Amino acid sequence: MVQSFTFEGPSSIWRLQQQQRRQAHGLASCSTRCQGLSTFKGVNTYKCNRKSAKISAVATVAPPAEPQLQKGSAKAPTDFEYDAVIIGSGIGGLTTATQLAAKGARVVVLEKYVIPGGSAGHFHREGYTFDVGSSMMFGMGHEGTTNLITRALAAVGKSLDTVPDPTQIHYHLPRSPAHPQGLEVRVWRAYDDFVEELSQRFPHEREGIKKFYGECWAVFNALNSLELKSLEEPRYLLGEFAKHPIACLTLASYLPSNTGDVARKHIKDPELLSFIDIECYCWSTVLAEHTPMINAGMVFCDRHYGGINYPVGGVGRIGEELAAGLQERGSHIEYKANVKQILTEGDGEAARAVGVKLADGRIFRGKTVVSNATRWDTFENLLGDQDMPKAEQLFRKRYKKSPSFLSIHMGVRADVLSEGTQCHHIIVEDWARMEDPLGTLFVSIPTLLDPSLSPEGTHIVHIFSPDWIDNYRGLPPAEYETKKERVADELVARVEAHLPGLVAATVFREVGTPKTHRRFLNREDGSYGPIPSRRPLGMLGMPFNRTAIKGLYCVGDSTFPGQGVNAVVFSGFGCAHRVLCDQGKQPIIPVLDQGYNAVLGAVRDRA
Ligand SMILES: NC(=O)c1ccc[n+]([C@@H]2O[C@H](COP(=O)([O-])OP(=O)(O)OC[C@H]3O[C@@H](n4cnc5c(N)ncnc54)[C@H](O)[C@@H]3O)[C@@H](O)[C@H]2O)c1
Ligand SMILES: CC(C)=CCC/C(C)=C/C=C/C(C)=C/C=C/C(C)=C/C=C/C=C(C)/C=C/C=C(C)/C=C/C=C(\C)CCC=C(C)C
Repeated sequence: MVQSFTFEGPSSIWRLQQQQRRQAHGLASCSTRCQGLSTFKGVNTYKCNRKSAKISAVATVAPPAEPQLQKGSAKAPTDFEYDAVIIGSGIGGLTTATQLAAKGARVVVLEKYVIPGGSAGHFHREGYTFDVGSSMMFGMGHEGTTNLITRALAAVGKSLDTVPDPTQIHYHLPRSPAHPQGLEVRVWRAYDDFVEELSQRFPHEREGIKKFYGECWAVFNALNSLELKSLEEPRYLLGEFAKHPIACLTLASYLPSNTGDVARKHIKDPELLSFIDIECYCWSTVLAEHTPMINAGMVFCDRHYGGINYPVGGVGRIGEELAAGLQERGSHIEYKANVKQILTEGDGEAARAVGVKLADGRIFRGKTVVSNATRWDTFENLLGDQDMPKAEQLFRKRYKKSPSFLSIHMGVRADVLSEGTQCHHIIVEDWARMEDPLGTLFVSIPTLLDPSLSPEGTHIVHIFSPDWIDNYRGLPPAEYETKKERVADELVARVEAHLPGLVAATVFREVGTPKTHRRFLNREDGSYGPIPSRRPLGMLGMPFNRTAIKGLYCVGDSTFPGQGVNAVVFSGFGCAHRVLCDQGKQPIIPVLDQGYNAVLGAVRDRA
């Protein structure tokens, strides 16, 4: 069965022209398959045989596939009270669901779309498997405790084969007097290789570089020694403090810190500080001074410790396997199940979530409701007449919606890539424009790691860049189509400066705008998640999973620790743990619990 993710509208004229061009030129097809990665240590170990591919076949162009319902989807029963009703099958929702199901809870996940995974899903077109969002996966290693995706899968008896990426990112950064050809840095999987390359670019900052990333390791090593569960549960937390006092004190001391402050302690060179900014911006969509140090510790070290690993078959396999594991444990997932309302009983402080109502009128009752929708969607769209709780008003003051992305999914002839091309690239032409809409270009070529994702003789090139929904609102359909293709042409031309021949080698292209993200991911304004609206106190202001409405929990990137698949998996672990405690299925110390959570709330209110 083909699972697909329909992006808004056909890419009309451009695609027709491309199809004609492709039929005229013939589509290159590999006579040999890529060898993938032989070893990953050191430089240029990736071997791709495709660049020597012979043209051996002309592609047959199938019409875009209609979305099809994920295999195994059936109507979930409504005639009893679930232990948990979960809105949305993003990785945050699925982790919560599978963690609960693994402990014997009866769960139903209700997903508006036709496949699991949300922004970490994938869709199929003309022989290509495109990741909806980024193809860069943390948390799929096999050691330590921070390999959360591996652990989430294992909890329901699943695992995925992965391909190790030899680099996390190849940065192509602006020219400067010190780097007249542009600053080129590759973040190698081997930490020492990366530090050496960066130190060669900034020899006078060799010590500062070591000290800054050294502090990141202090954070990561602390995280990587703890069992990762709900930080809203004091019994667990005390246990971890007793077992790992230094690690816990280290983390506690970094909770209020931001990465920019730590970087400036060790580094003075403004160009290197801009490099630290892009190191943060490319996953947090804010600069280092707004990026929590704990998250930076996680990202800047897991890439070397567990490494970046690509799941064979595509990022969407993670959601598919979690969904399968959930169903095998007797719980349910229903697709095309659009939750319109969270049902509550009582008002004000006495309000309690008791279930949800779907667009088709069906009602699912649950002891607990968990929302994997964003906080904006949950509290402004799904809660009907409930007054906005104070904690949520505060959240809206501290955090705003990040921009969404313009995304270009392309199939290209394999011979356009030169040997040694890396999978993930960041392009910034002008530091002053890094944060502007369409200022920073993200490029991923996941077929360098998993050739099965595209027809022989081709690669996938996914170009994306932050952009705002307002730039596409209110346009008549033809104007909207023209605008998105024009913007895509401009971005592709900018990438072509680093990948010569890209336009001519393109055999497939589909463009999604922030409107596409809003429509198919059901995320308010297509946002990538919350970002601080002012300088944050590290992570102290970020809400955990409980909400002001009893029985209602949030999970996903609107909760601690924020954006990122590994981050939302952590949020899922925490959410499930807290739900099990609140349902009396895991032990708590009630007096301690109440007191601790009151203090936690007070700290957050002041953060
Ligand atoms: N490489 C990476 O690290 C990478 C790649 C892809 C995605 N991501 C991350 O994933 C994070 C998002 O994950 P997430 O778990 O928070 O959520 P998500 O947005 O991915 O998934 C939410 C799901 O809930 C569904 N949904 C929303 N409202 C609904 C409703 N009313 N009824 C039924 N279903 C509804 C949506 O259709 C979607 O499938 C992002 O922050 C992004 O950083 C990261
Ligand atoms: C009292 C209290 C509360 C406390 C005490 C102390 C302690 C114990 C503490 C603790 C803490 C903790 C545990 C924490 C945790 C954290 C975590 C887990 C975190 C995580 C994170 C993660 C992240 C952030 C990730 C992210 C990622 C991302 C976002 C990615 C993205 C990507 C992209 C976008 C791609 C790019 C592309 C290209 C380049 C092409």
